[in-house]
Amino acid sequence: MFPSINPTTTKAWPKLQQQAATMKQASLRTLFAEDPQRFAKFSLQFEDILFDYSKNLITQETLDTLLALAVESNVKAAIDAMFGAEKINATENRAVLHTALRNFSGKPVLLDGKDVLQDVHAVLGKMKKFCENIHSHKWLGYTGKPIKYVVNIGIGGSDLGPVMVTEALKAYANKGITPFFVSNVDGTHIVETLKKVTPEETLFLVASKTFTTQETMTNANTAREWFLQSAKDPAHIAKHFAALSTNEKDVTAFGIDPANMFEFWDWVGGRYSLWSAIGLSIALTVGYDNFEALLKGAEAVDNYFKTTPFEKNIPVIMALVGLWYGNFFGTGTEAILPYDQYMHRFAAYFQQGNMESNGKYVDRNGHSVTYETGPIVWGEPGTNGQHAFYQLIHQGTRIVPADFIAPAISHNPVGDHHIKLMSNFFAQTEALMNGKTEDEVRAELVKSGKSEAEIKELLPYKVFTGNRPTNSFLVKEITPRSLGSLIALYEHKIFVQGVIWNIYTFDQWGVELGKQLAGRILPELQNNTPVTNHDSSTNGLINAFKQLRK
Ligand SMILES: O=P(O)(O)OC[C@H]1O[C@H](O)[C@@H](O)[C@@H](O)[C@@H]1O
Repeated sequence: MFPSINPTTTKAWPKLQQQAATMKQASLRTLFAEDPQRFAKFSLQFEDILFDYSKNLITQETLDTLLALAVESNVKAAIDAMFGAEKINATENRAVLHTALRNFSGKPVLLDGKDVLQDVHAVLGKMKKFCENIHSHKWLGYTGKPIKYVVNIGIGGSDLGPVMVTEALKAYANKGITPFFVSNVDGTHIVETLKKVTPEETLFLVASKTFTTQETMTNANTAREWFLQSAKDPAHIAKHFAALSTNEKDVTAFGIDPANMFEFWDWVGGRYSLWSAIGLSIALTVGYDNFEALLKGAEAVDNYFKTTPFEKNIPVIMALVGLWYGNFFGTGTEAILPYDQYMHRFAAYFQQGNMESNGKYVDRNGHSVTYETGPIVWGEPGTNGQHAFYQLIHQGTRIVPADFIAPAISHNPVGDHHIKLMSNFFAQTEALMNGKTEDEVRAELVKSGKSEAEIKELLPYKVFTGNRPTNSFLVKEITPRSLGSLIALYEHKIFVQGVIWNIYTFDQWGVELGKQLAGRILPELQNNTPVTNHDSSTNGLINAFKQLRK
């Protein structure tokens, strides 16, 4: 295991504190004016992805110190430990090997002396065959009709990845399959979904790593009952239900034929599982070959991440720039803003990816940290976000570092939509950086014919301070490969930050608590007897609920 270092005890940390005090007064406009090479210096290319981080409040000195922090924090050893199958998820005593799921190198990945790639490729082979059978109509529903609908029933990591990717790659969905995703235990989700599909043409994928998650099992049972109302014979379940899970025992107990179980393993974290059997809905929707292209895009990033010097390593730089604001400017939040309608769930996906991974206050020695860890991550696609919350990003009291992501080529090149979209993409990061000075506002107001009195009154509201940092990702086109790469870049960013913060990125005890508590209250809601065993608020709410339902 790589050594545990409290980041505040590194040499770099106090230097960064000092530098931040200076950089808080710096002007991005000036930094650009002073250095015509700034874009060239602070941008990197990975295949078809251009990563521009020049519009950040950093200098070469900041970057060097941040890189020194990464070195002092043993990021290199941590990368080796993760790829080397060490049990770096120590609180669960597990290795972290989502990278093995997209490893086509042919070289073994040994975990406890066993090559995990053999199992990985066996399951991929099974997924491929399954997709071929569904797509070629060799696999038919119980009345002899082909499968037209796939309903993935899962939540969290067993939902968000497939939802995000099937949406992002909708332009590749040409296999005659319409995917649906049911996650919420609110009956509305499954009821409304079942209205859109038919029992004869639907394949349900029960996606759950543990196969014990309340929401998923409840939805799966409801789907099975609904299916049996038409199909009658439980033998037909075999043609319409498959499981994506690590838990064969409970899959079998549910009534799913183990032949229809697509396995993955405890060394795959839920929020890192779209590359595993959890990705079956993706493969069924866009075709197995495109699924494999997605994996290969991520694999390319894995190799790049492992071997590229930190100063040229995009995930490392993403991590350091994020940490710069979180730890030294006190920003506390980050926005992800894709200028691509198909990527509308990308921010939601990395909201889980980031917040469940690094939303932790206990360090690897069991002590409370004395510094900030994971940010609050959120976002919506541009330009919708512009008309909703960008006001706060431009003129609010807090700094929101933001990632802007856009493809150069649209899958829907209708009229001039794409250049209009892109003009917003470029204009926003430029405006966030430059702001608008008093002089500029004054000149504008004079030009529009305003009187001096009016100008005086309006001026303060129209001034923008600028200096609002952004990263831009310009991708040639969102393809399975480039999307796979983009996701892997973000995954490794989260990893690097977790290492520097000295926390366990791959467990999620905070979520587990919620699961237990809901289970405890459920029996109390099954009768009309008032409860008295909670605090007065919880008692009051539960009893009011019972009263309202009488
Ligand atoms: O796949 P499962 O086991 O149903 O878990 C679903 C989700 O449950 C919890 O919210 C967390 O543990 C998530 O990481 C996980 O993705």
